[in-house]
Amino acid sequence: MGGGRKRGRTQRRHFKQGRENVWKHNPQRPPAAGGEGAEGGAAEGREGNPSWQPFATENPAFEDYYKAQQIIPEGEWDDFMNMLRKPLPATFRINASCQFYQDICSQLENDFRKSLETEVSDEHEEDAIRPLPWYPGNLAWHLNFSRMQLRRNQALEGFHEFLKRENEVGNITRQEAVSMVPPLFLNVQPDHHILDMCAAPGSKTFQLLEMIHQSTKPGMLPNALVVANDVDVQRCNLLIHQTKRMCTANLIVTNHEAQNFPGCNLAKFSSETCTDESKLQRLEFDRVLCDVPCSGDGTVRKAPDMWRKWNAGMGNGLHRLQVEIAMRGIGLLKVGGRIVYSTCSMNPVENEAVVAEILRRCGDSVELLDVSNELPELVRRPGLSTWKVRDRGSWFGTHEDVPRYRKNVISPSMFPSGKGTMDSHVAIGSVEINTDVIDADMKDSTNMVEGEQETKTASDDVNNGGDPNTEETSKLESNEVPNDSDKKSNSASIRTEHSNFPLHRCMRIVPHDQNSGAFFIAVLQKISPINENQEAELIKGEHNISKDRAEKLEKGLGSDKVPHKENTVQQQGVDDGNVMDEQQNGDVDNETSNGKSSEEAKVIVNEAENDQAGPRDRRRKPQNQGRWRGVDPVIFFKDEATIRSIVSFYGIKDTFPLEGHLVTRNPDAGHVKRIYYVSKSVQEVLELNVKVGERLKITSLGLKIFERQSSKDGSPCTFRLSSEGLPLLLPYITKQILYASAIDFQHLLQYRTIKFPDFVDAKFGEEASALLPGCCVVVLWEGHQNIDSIAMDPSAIAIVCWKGKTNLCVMVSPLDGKELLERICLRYGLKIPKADDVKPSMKIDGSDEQPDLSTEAVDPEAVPESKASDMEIADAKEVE
Ligand SMILES: C[S@@+](CC[C@H](N)C(=O)[O-])C[C@H]1O[C@@H](n2cnc3c(N)ncnc32)[C@H](O)[C@@H]1O
Repeated sequence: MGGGRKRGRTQRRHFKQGRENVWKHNPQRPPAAGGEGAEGGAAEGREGNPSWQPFATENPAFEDYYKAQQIIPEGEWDDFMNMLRKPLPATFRINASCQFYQDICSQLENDFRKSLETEVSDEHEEDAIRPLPWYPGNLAWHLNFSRMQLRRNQALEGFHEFLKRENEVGNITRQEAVSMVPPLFLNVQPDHHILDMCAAPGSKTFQLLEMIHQSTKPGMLPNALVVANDVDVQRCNLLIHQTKRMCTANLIVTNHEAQNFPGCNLAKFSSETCTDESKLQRLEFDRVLCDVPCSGDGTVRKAPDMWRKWNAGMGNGLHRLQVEIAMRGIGLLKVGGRIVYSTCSMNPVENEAVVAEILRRCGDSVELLDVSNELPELVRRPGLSTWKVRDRGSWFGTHEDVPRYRKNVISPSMFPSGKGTMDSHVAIGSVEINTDVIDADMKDSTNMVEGEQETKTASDDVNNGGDPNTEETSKLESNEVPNDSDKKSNSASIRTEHSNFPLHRCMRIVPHDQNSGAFFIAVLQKISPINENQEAELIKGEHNISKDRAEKLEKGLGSDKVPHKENTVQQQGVDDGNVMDEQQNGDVDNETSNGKSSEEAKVIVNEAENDQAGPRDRRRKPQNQGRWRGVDPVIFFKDEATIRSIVSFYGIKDTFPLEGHLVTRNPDAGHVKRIYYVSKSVQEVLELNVKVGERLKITSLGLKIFERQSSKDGSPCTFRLSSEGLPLLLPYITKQILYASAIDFQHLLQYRTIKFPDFVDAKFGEEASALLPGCCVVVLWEGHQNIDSIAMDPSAIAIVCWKGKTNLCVMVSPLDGKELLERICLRYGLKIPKADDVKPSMKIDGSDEQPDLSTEAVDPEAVPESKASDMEIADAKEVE
């Protein structure tokens, strides 16, 4: 029963951009002859529209680069390339915390698995759909159809509809198989604080939420917290849309540069600052997911445009940012905690080189874990220990060989030994993607390949096997010292280094091992605090803060506790206290001084409540609205009178904790429109955030639980229940609640408004008419022994309704209603009504008489926004 929203323009734009990446119209080229060829996805494009030309699934520079890097043994090269040219099979995951989890599992096993058998076209595959063997609990499924086949094949239409609908309501998530791997290696527990540093569009965030909610009983909240961050405001909105499908009060969405993610630390147990030591003093995490921005060439099966775009500079240009993000993640990680670094790139400069640099910077404080005994059924290959760097058409095996004028661009950390790292810090000061590198290589990728064919590659076994621990750092693989012209062209003749870090513990997932995309994953554990010298290094490198602070740390003067008042916003009624000056003050400066912040801060958040305020209201808003311009502040909702009226109207048991758990985004208490529920873990972070001067830029949080409802019916309560929050509140509601038979429940969903005498069960109609006017809950009792315990049953089905003068009206979005209708019909063996029979305002006797809307007087503003029902957002969400 996740919530839903109308798709915004932003989401449509993202979707269109996504589509751009699939097929392009090429008016210059005549339609290709023939039917479906071996080009897989490329050939599929011809089925529907012959004027749509497939991308050429080749790029000599790509092959040249990865052959030289020996990411795949020579004997497997053809298999590897052939697989890259095939379309990616679709995959999805069942949300084990959704109430229809069992129903969906059985539908897949007993219905679709058999009915789709005949549609399998791949001679190597027996099953039409099958669970991914490595995903725990058979929750993830692989289809032997590509996304294109799903869209085009008539026989698959029903199944495709099923996938779209279940994805939209949050019962399943369509996600690339390899993208599901990183969260599994986090070993998440229900009480963990987790940071997802680069989270949009949110498939892994959703997976993390599934993990923390999976074993939670109805009405209970896990103690966990997920902070999902992304620098891109528009992608943040996709993330918000995605996670709205989950009933969770444990999520905070933030909008920061991950490498500058603010620290929220109060002076450590200072009695002046905080008397209650049980309160959260420091925002740090048990788990960090660092799924960094990358060149993305592992997604080429899904995004064929990559063939055309790819160049070696893409990876080089991202390396530094990736290191900075990972280092910030380690800074925010608790001692003993795990961080997973991942990319969907195959490039060692973005993968092993980044991991090696982390290990180099952190010394004994961080360990690269051997996770070979975790998920044993997942086929993976060891990380590389040797690689080289390509820049402007030349190969370099060591930083020493890089021409002087390129030394600041091609940093030592890109090489296996990392030698010369100290020099690079001068250049690292501010983190930027070096477009110069990318541009240069764009030219290279088109100009240099033919003239510089590399005919020979070094031996295969160096990269993928061997025990790197036995190797010396910067051991040279070739004794030949090339002259300048050799160096430029021949990858085999250059000196290459070998890392002595155990990089074989990193995991490479390659497409031809299990018919997937490519992915890179490294699991690291923080063994001890990063020492002060390392921290100083880190700060110098990452945050560009004042030199004297870094020097102070280097000299071992410890943490600087001088508060930077100019960077903290004094909150009315909040004792800002003695805020520990962390590097985040530097971050805050960055955010506000680099010209980015004002743009960044223009967050258009779906939850933003200023939509309800007219010009007069806006003027009334207090000056101090929060730390971040354009983002509504998070305000604890403390209006006692309103809370009392809600509690009394719905008979909410006093075991349901409300105090400190209700927040709004509207500082004007008299005009609050939506109230959100937050878990204790979120509540604590919010309190801490206020104390440190609102360093977190929070774009979304919590679970919408109550919404303002004006009505002419004279309801004593001005707030109705939100469908999103109902599963959480249901076990605690004692008034305004009705229990319906399957047939009456079905009719309610089918006709949406039913007059009291028209219910099949007359007693139900009478009970409905006896309720107080206003919002109520209807629970399906069929299939349950004892009415009193239904609400505690995870499979209980309930909907929010409105009791008017003459009838009961459903307040569930049409899409949720349709989905629910089909689910109950399947569960209770009822006939699924045809689409034409599901008319929102038809009487059950079949006449088209409209319900008396004037008597209902439901505030149109309060009717739930309908969920998007077409394909656009479902596809957009599939983005890795
Ligand atoms: C590989 S995608 C993340 C995919 C996501 N983890 C998921 O599973 O849906 C990388 C994300 O990093 C974001 N990003 C790029 N630079 C960033 C930065 N400096 N800080 C935070 N996020 C960044 C991009 O906007 C993009 O959404």
